[in-house]
Amino acid sequence: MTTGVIYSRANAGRPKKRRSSRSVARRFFTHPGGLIPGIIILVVLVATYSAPLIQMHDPAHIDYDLVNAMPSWQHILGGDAVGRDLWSRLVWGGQEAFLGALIVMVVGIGIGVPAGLLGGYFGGLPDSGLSWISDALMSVPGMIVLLIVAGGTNGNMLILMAVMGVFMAPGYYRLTRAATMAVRNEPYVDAAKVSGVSHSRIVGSHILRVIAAPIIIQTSLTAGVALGMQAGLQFIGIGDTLKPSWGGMMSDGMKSILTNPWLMVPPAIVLGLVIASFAIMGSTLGQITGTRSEKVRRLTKADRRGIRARATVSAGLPAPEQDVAVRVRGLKVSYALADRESEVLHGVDFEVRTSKVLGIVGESGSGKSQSVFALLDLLPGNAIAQAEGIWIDGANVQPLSHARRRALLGRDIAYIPQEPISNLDPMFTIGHQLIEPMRAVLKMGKRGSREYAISLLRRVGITDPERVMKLYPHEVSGGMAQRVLIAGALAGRPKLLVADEPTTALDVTVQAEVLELLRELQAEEGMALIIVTHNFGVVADICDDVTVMKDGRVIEAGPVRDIFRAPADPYTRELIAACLDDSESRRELDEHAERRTLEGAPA
Ligand SMILES: Nc1ncnc2c1ncn2[C@@H]1O[C@H](COP(=O)(O)OP(=O)(O)OP(=O)(O)O)[C@@H](O)[C@H]1O
Repeated sequence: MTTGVIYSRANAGRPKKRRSSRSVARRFFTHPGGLIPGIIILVVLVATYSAPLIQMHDPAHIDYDLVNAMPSWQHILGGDAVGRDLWSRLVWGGQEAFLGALIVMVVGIGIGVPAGLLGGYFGGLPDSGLSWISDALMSVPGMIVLLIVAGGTNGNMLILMAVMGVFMAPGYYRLTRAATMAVRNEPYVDAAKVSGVSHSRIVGSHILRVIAAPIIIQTSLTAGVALGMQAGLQFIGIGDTLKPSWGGMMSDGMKSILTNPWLMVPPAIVLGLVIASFAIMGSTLGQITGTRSEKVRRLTKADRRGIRARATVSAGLPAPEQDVAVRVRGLKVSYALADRESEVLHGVDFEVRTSKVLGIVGESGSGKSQSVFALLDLLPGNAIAQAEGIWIDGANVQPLSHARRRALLGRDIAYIPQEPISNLDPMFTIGHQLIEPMRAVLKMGKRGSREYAISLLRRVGITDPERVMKLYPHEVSGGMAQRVLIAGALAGRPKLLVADEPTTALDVTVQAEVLELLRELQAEEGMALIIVTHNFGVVADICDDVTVMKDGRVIEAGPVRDIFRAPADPYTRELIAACLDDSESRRELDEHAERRTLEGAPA
C-alpha cells in the first residue's frame, strides 16, 4: 500500500491523474443527483431570464377582477391580493434572487478562498491576522449589520447581497485554510518545493485541486442560504417592494394566509425546490470531483449469496499436510464498483510452512496487501473475496462467518502494520494501548496485563519498559513504535504473524534491527511468519520461502535459495536486480557468483 513516486521537474507541480472537466461534466449529468437538480435550476433560471417572453401579463398591472382569483387559462396561477398576475410575478421574481445569490458567492469566494490559501499555506503572521479578522467577522451578528446597511442604502438589495457575501467569507476562509494546512505538509508538496516549483504553481496544481470539492459543496450551500436570506429580507419588507420578488410574494401571501393561503404556495415551492436543488447538486459535484477514483457500491444480498455459493467449492478439497500453517488456494478479490466488478487478485496461491517465514514480494499494486488482507478477512466492505480454500492451522476458515474469522485475530493470527506511528492512537499512552487489547481479547486483569506488557516490551528489546509505557506515540521513534506494535502482536502468542512491509517506514539501520528482532522472535516462538515486502533484500535476509506477485497473480514461488539461485521468471530477475546494493544479500549473491565462476559455470 505504499507508492513510491520520484519527483522530477518533469512531473513537478502536476498531479499524476487529473480528472478532465469534460469527464466531470459527463459524470455529473449522468448522476441523478446532478441531472435532476441541474434540470430544475436550469428550468427556473431560463424561465426567470425569459420572463419578458413567458410572462402572461404585466407583473405590476392591477386588475381588480383578479383579486385573489383562482388559477384559470388566462392566469395560470391566479391573481394576488391586489389583483396582479401571480405567474408573471413568479417568473420575474427569480431575477433578483439569482443575481443576489451570485453576488454573495462571488464576494464570499473572492475574499475567503485567497485569504484561506494565504493563511493556510504560509501560516505565521498572515494566518494569525486573517484568522483574527475571520473570528471577528463571525462574532458580528450579520442580520443586524444587514438591517443597518438596509437602512443606510434604502434597501438596495445588490449592496445587501455584497455585504452578505462578506459575512459568508469566513466560512470559505476556514474551509480553505484547514484544507490547505492539511495538504501543505504532504511529502509531495515538500518534494515540489524542493524541485523549485513556485508557490503559486504548488497552490494552483496541488492545493486548489484538493480544496475544490469542499468549496463546491460550500458554494452550493451558500447559494441556498443566500436565496433564503434574501427572501427573508424581502419578506420583512426590505428592498424595492414594487419589484416582484419571491420573498415579497411570500410576504403578500402571509398577509392573506387566512383568506387565500394559495398565494404562499407557488413562491414557497419554487424557492424550496431551488434551495434543495443547490444543496443536492453541491453534494453530487463534491462526490464527483472528490479524490475517490471510482464510485463503489455496497454489496447486495445477491452478491453475498453468490460469494457463499462460490465458497462452498472449498468444502471438497483435502486439508493440507500437518507442517502447513497457512494454505491459500485460488484466491480472487474483486471490488464492486458502480457499474462493474474490478478483479484485483486473479487466483492467487501461497502457503507458509509451520515455523517458517514466507516473503510475499512484488512491486506496488501487485496485490501483496490484498492477499494478506483477504487471509486476515480485513478487506473493505465492497470487496468480494472468493477462494478454493483458506486453511489456517489445518482448518479451512473460508466458510466461516466474519465474526468467527475476526475471533482468530489477536490470538491465532497477529498483524504488524506498515506505518507504526500512525497505527498508534496519539490520544493514549503506549501502556494503555498495549494493556487494553490484552484485557479485551485475552481477558487478563489490570495488574497482570501491565506486567505482561512490560515483559513483552523487554522482550522486543526495549530496555526501560516502565518509562515507555507512560509515553505517548509522538514521544517515541518509528523504530520504537514498531517494537511496541510487535510486542502487542506477540501478546496472544499467535501461530501466524503477518507483517505488512514492517520496515518500509523506518530508516535503514532501524530496518535491520527490526528484521533481526522479527527473525529472533519467530524462531523462539516457532510461529509461521508472512512478510509482505517489495524488497528482495528483505526476502534474502529473513525468509525461507518466497512468493513473487505481479498484477494480482503469482509469478513464481519456492524456497528463497532456489529462486535467488535460478529465478525462472524475468520479472523475478528484475526484482532481484533492483535490490542489488551493498547489503548482505548482495554479498551473498556475489559470493555465489564467485563460487559458480570458480566451478566453471556462468554466473
Ligand atoms: N479498495 C479498493 N478498491 C479497488 N481497488 C483496490 C482497493 N484496494 C486496492 N485495490 C487495488 O488492488 C490492487 C492491489 O493492491 P495492493 O494494495 O494489494 O497492492 P500492493 O502490492 O500491496 O502494493 P503496495 O506495495 O503499494 O502496498 C491495486 O491495483 C489496487 O489499486
